[in-house]
Amino acid sequence: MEAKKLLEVTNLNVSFWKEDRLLNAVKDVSFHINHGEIVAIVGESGSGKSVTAEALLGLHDSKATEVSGGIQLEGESVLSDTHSSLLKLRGKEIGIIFQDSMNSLDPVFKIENQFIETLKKHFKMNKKTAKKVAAESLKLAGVPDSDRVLNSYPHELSGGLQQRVMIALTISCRPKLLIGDEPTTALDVTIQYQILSLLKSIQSELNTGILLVTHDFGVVAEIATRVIVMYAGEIVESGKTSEIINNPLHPYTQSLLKSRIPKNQKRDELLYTIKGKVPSLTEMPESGCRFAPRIPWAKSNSHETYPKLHEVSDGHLVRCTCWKAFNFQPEVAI
Ligand SMILES: Nc1ncnc2c1ncn2[C@@H]1O[C@H](COP(=O)(O)OP(=O)(O)OP(=O)(O)O)[C@@H](O)[C@H]1O
Repeated sequence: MEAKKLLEVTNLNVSFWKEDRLLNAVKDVSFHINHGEIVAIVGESGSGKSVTAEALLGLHDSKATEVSGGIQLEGESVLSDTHSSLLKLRGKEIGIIFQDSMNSLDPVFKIENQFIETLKKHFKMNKKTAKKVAAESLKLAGVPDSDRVLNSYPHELSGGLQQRVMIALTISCRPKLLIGDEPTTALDVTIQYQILSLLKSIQSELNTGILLVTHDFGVVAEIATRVIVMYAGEIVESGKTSEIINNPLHPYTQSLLKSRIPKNQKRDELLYTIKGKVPSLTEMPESGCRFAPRIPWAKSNSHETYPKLHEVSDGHLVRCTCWKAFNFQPEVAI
């Protein structure tokens, strides 16, 4: 039986007005997330991950941005919603966790008040019930001594604890979809692992769908069931995490995986780096494979003029045909 789709994004395009030019940042992006599924979007800085995630929440300035395509949450269109209904959706149906929890929590209010305000706003909950929900959510987020934490200001808590509180605050509204935009990047490795375990337990206990935005394939391998690889505003490869990690086909995915620091890296071992950088929005080519300039040794006829996503096996999609002719060049290692 096919799992029920929680989120369905179809042909999403996001462009920004810069003076009199419309610059495209996200092109024709389509994907879905089922209830209780963890999907990761991975790519280098500037590949369009955050712009995609922000579009789901209507976070872009509508005067400076053109957004088109379809975004449906449980079959209901989000994109065509009015600004006020988007605001209601934000936080209640779709929660977001950012990298920098210190800035997300309000420094002048005790944690308890932040829960009360959030729950009052979305559910008109009274103080007593809100406090109960806050304590339950903190417990779910693995926060010990919830009474002390509720009575604290954010600066009185460690970075890892603040991130847990932020997650507890987000899940206190029981959103159906949780977006984590680099939720572990600012944390040290041990805490990173704990936060990823926490996201996994939220997904299994509350059946929350999770969209994880990350540049780190280690995070993807740890937690996601499916992965979407983005480059220069486009999806270049997607599929089950095990398939993408064990059988990456697009040269960009292969490069990303090869440039990871392996757990047992020897000190004098060479680490692969991808030469060049993601094109800026003003440099984005009109046609051709967007990754071609970074693999100049691959023959030009191995690329498609208008690269499409091809399904190479069940659920495994790869853009362009260049992967068929791609071989790593040893001289690009440093
Ligand atoms: N509000 C904006 N106005 C103009 N350009 C923008 C805006 N927001 C993002 N961009 C551009 O869109 C492109 C994609 O940015 P995005 O933030 O989605 O990248 P990312 O993959 O999330 O990388 P990072 O991890 O660095 O945030 C970049 O070229 C960025 O400069």
